[in-house]
Amino acid sequence: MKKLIITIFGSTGDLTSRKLLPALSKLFVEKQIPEETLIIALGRKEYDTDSYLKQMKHNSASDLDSDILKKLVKYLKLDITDLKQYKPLVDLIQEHKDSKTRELYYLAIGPELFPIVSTNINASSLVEMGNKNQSIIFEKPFGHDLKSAKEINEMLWSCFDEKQIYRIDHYLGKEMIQNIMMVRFANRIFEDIWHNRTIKNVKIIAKETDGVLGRAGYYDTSGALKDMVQSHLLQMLSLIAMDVPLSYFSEDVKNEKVQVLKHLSFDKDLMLCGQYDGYLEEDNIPNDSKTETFVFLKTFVNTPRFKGVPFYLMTGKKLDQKESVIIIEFEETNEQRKWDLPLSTNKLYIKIAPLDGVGLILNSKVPGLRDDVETVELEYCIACNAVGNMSEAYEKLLLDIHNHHKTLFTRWDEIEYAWHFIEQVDKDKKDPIKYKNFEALEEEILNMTGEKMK
Ligand SMILES: NC(=O)C1=CN([C@@H]2O[C@H](COP(=O)(O)OP(=O)(O)OC[C@H]3O[C@@H](n4cnc5c(N)ncnc54)[C@H](OP(=O)(O)O)[C@@H]3O)[C@@H](O)[C@H]2O)C=CC1
Ligand SMILES: O=C1O[C@H](COP(=O)(O)O)[C@@H](O)[C@H](O)[C@H]1O
Repeated sequence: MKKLIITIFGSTGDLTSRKLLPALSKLFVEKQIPEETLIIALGRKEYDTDSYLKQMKHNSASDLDSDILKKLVKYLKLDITDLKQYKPLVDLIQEHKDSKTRELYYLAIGPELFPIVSTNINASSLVEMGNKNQSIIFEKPFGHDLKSAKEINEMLWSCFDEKQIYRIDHYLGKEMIQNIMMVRFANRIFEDIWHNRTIKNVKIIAKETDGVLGRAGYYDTSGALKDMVQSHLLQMLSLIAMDVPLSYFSEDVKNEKVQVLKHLSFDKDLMLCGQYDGYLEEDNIPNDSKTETFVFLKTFVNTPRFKGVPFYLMTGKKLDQKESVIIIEFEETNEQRKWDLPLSTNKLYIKIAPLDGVGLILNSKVPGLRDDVETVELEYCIACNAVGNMSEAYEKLLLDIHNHHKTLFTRWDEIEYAWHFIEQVDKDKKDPIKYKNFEALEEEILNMTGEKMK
């Protein structure tokens, strides 16, 4: 295998300690990345490599394997916004690389730093436009609105070729989200009924129990709509609602996802924003903040396949449980309507967290002599059946970048249309109501829509 050099900008942050370093050390142990891998961790803080790794182990709250990482990581103190400080980085990379080395430049920083850091990477000639061995990786959020996202993108295109750019949405690396296309298109029973004549509604839910944790500064300028819906929820929606792609190659799949994102609308009277009790007392949150930590939206995908079907989107922090799930509810049959029996509608659960899997809700006769009916679930738990450990989203994404596979990364027009939609919603957003727990929100949604979000 070729040599690999990964340079992390923002290496002292939460993402690097909790996600990137654990994923990279696992890929290394499993020999998925080369024996000759060098991870260059850039930061402003006064560390040497040992003290940096000690701090990362402390921050990660997981069993980060320092022995493995010591072999791979080199910490370099450098202010990434200052081009004059790039020389030691350029020299270090030159020392290690040969003509075939795979080079990844990972921007684990907020979008406000993307332009300056990209400019510096370009100006210091770390990345040469069009060089296939060099890739540059951007975290979400990609901008904070449509205008800033466009500016960032135009700037990137002036420095790099699109083939070199990877825009991350880590939900796309999750096992069950990767599995959506397989479930839909490789199963006759689903693909033939995947339209508005049989699907009654779709619910896309991402609930969290944590609050803003240490990310208050960023979160308060974003809120649930921009932090979660703009990226993760709209990505899930587009995979559920898209038409059959011409092929499963990256560009064909993205073309279909974009068609969904282009045709979104929402019901402005059926939107609910909430803010958890205690949010205003969190460190670094202004005491008059109106930022929503919960959002519920009724949206529509105005394509021939899905016209008229509500897609309910819901996400929030400090809720009753950590759960990400997509629920597809089917229409009743004529017989179901006619029979005087306590029947349930069929539902397909696409379970993303805490355990990946699929569940199908059916009506069934109670076994034995009675004629009663019961609701049963056919369940397939991927995690319970996986051989070996399930890979974390970031392992899969990093490996795909290493191997030049772009399907699980977002193309610019997906981001553009997603922002376009979010901006329309944002204009109609009302002040959030306070919530102590999920029950009150659930009740409110039931009153507004007649729907239970489960
Ligand atoms: N954390 C997560 O779970 C997730 C994060 N993301 C995204 O990943 C990105 C990073 O997130 P996260 O790690 O949580 O953020 P943090 O705030 O924890 O870390 C940001 C990093 O940027 C560095 N930085 C900021 N300004 C400079 C500068 N001028 N020069 C050098 N370094 C600088 C900080 O260094 P210093 O310590 O010196 O300030 C720190 O290492 C964000 O875009 C976020 O939205 C996406 C999904 C999940
Ligand atoms: O991107 C983000 O995602 C996390 C939730 O991710 P998950 O994999 O734990 O479901 C969210 O907490 C964070 O606010 C957001 O920026």
